[in-house]
Amino acid sequence: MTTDTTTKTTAPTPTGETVLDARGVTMRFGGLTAVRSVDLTVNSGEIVGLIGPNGAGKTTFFNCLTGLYIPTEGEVRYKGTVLPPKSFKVTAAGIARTFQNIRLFNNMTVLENVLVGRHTRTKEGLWSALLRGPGFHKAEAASRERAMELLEFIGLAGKAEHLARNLPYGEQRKLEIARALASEPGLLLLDEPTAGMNPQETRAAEELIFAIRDQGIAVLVIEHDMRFIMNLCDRVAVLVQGEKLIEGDSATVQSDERVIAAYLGEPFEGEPGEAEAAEVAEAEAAAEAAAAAERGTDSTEEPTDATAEADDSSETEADDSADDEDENDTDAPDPAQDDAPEPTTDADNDADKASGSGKEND
Ligand SMILES: Nc1ncnc2c1ncn2[C@@H]1O[C@H](COP(=O)(O)OP(=O)(O)OP(=O)(O)O)[C@@H](O)[C@H]1O
Repeated sequence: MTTDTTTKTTAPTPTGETVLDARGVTMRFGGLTAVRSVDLTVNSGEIVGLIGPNGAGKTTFFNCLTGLYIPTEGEVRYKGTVLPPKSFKVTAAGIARTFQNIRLFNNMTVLENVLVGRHTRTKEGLWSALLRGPGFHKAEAASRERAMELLEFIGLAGKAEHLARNLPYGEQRKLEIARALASEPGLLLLDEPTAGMNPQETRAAEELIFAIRDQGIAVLVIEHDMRFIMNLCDRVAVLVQGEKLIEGDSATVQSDERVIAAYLGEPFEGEPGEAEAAEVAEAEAAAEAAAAAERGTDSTEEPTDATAEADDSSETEADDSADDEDENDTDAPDPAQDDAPEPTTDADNDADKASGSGKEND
């Protein structure tokens, strides 16, 4: 894992207040512990990375921070106050996020998408909006002005009136960030912000995140692109099988053998879940020994011709059934369809996951 650190801009020393303080966050789905007792802090002025292999629990942890899931155990504080387990209240408190799969309003304009993000900061109520009184017009003008500022900031002001669905992929991702910023957060959570981007777009995303940090917004980012994360982050935490394996600066994390092993899929001493794996291995060995004992003397006998024939015929059957499977495969849906790119909006795993047992009860 080598990274290019030459392009890193000078980050302000992260000596600020603790913005996010997650303690002992655990999330269970039935028998599966997706996140186990994770502690993580993010300070103002910091960009913190959250990495880990697929299924490590990163998005689940994000969902626990943003009120989409209610953690089975643990506590999440934002600027010292325990967060309510409701997404919109978390946003109102000052945490904004983007999603792994883009969630934009396709048929709304770029500007309207950002305006939607401002609703937690708009004080005008329903009656004011319906009657369209002076208070409403003033608030609306202020919101539009701020939304345009944000579009200027991310470089999309010239496309304010374009439909979101007509933007190229990289710009849709930027627009999601602008919409998140519209809620004026103190902490921005980015879930795989460069997924599907080309190297130029990734580089631009990196610059944008530095600029966001420079505006005083703390950033917590999930990403699989190691070069991007190591170049960007002041601190990186690594999740493996739901547990935090290590946390430290880029150099420390990328040289840690356990991290390398986790990414390469090699077991290492003290690996989370190792005890469970050892238990399973032990049980398997015991079952095998018992089966061998049961076979006892039979195993010493030479196989008869009949058994040899039976073995042959079973092999033939197996071959036949394999052939059958092959035939069935022709009726199976085209696997290429499974690999088709996901729609850029709303078709999000998170929505599916949100229907799980940990979803907030609205
Ligand atoms: N709602 C849910 N119900 C049941 N299991 C879930 C739910 N959400 C997540 N999981 C499981 O929790 C584990 C962690 O998933 P999660 O999506 O958080 O991992 P991740 O680190 O974000 O993975 P990736 O990098 O692939 O996005 C996985 O085994 C996943 O199947």
